[in-house]
Amino acid sequence: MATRKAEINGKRPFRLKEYTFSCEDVPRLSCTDPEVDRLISNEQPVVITDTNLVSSALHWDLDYLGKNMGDGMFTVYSSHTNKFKYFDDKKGNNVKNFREPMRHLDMTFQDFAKRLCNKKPEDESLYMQQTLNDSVGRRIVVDFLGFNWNWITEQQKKHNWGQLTANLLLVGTEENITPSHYDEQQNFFAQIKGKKRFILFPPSQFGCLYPYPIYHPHDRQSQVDFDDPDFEKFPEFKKAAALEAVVGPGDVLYLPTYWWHQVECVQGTGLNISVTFWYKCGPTDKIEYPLKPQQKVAMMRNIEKMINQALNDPKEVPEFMQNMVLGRYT
Ligand SMILES: O=C(O)C(=O)C[C@H](CCCc1ccccc1)C(=O)O
Ligand SMILES: [Zn+2]
Repeated sequence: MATRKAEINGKRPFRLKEYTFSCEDVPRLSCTDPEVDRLISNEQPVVITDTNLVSSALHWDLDYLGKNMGDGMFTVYSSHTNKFKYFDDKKGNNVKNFREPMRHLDMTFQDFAKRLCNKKPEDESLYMQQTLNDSVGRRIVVDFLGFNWNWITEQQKKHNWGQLTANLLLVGTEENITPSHYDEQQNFFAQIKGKKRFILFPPSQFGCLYPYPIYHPHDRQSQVDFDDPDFEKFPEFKKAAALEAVVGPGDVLYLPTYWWHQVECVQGTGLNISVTFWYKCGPTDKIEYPLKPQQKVAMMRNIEKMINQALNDPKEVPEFMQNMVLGRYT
C-alpha cells in the first residue's frame, strides 16, 4: 500500500495512505482569525486551533477513562477488517442477504480497555462509539462541563444552527477507518488524543461518490471502495477531487453538513479519542437560486423517500427509477 510522509508543524512524521484522487489541504486557522467565520458561514470545512473546546479532556487516556467512565454499558463495534462501515440495522431486511460488516457489542469501559490492552494483531479491531450520557462518572461530568461551551454556543448562535443533538465519544486504535459517508448535521469534530485524517468531498461531488440507495442499510455511505475503486461501475469517481485535514489533540474540524468524509486514525499515533458536537441545521428561511448542492441532495433524498413510500416495495424501486431516466435524461 502506498503511503507518504506527512507532518503537522514539523512534528514527528507519520504515514498516510495514498489514493487515486488528488488531496488539497483544508485551511488550518486560529479561532481568532475572521476567515474562520467566513468559511463556516459558507459551509466550507476548516481546522480551527486554540478554541480550548476540549482542553478539559486532553488528559483523557485509557486508564483515566477506565477509572471514571462508570460501570454503564457502552456501544463498541468489532470488525474483521480495520474498516467500520456504519449500517442502519432497521433497514437490514430491505436488502436480501445483507451481511453486517461489523458486530455491535455492548460492554463496560473497563472491559473495552482490557480488550484493547490485550489485543493481538490478529484480533478483531475495536471501535467505541458512544453518546456521552449521564451514566458516566463524576470526573467525566466535570471534564465535560469544562468544555468551552461559550465558544461553541457563540458559533451555534452566530450561524443560526439548531440544537446540539449529540456528543459522540469515539475511542479507537490506529488504522481504524470509518469509510466515506455524509451526515445531515453540522459538526464540530474535536480531537483529544492521537491524530485523525479526514478525506473530504463537497456535496457538489455527489455524482462521483455513488451513495447506496436510501432504503439500504448503508444509506449515506459511498459504494466506492477507495482502496480498490471499480471504475467500470463508478466511472465518475475518476473525477473526484478531495480536501484533506489531519487533526491532532486540541484541534477542531468544522465538518459542514452533507460533506462527504472518510476518517482514518493515523498509524503511529497510538490510542485515538475524539468527541463530536453535532447540531441540527438552521432553518432555510427563503429559497434562493441557484440552489446550493446541499439543497439538491436534500431534495433527492426527499424524492427517493417519497418514491419508496409510494411503491411500498424496495424491489420495485430500481425499475421505477430507471424508467424515469434511462433514454430520457441519460
Ligand atoms: O463525526 C463524524 O461525522 C464521523 O464520521 C466520525 C467517525 C465516526 C462516526 C460514526 C458514525 C458514522 C455514521 C453515522 C453515525 C456515526 C470517526 O471519527 O471515525
Ligand atoms: Zn460522519
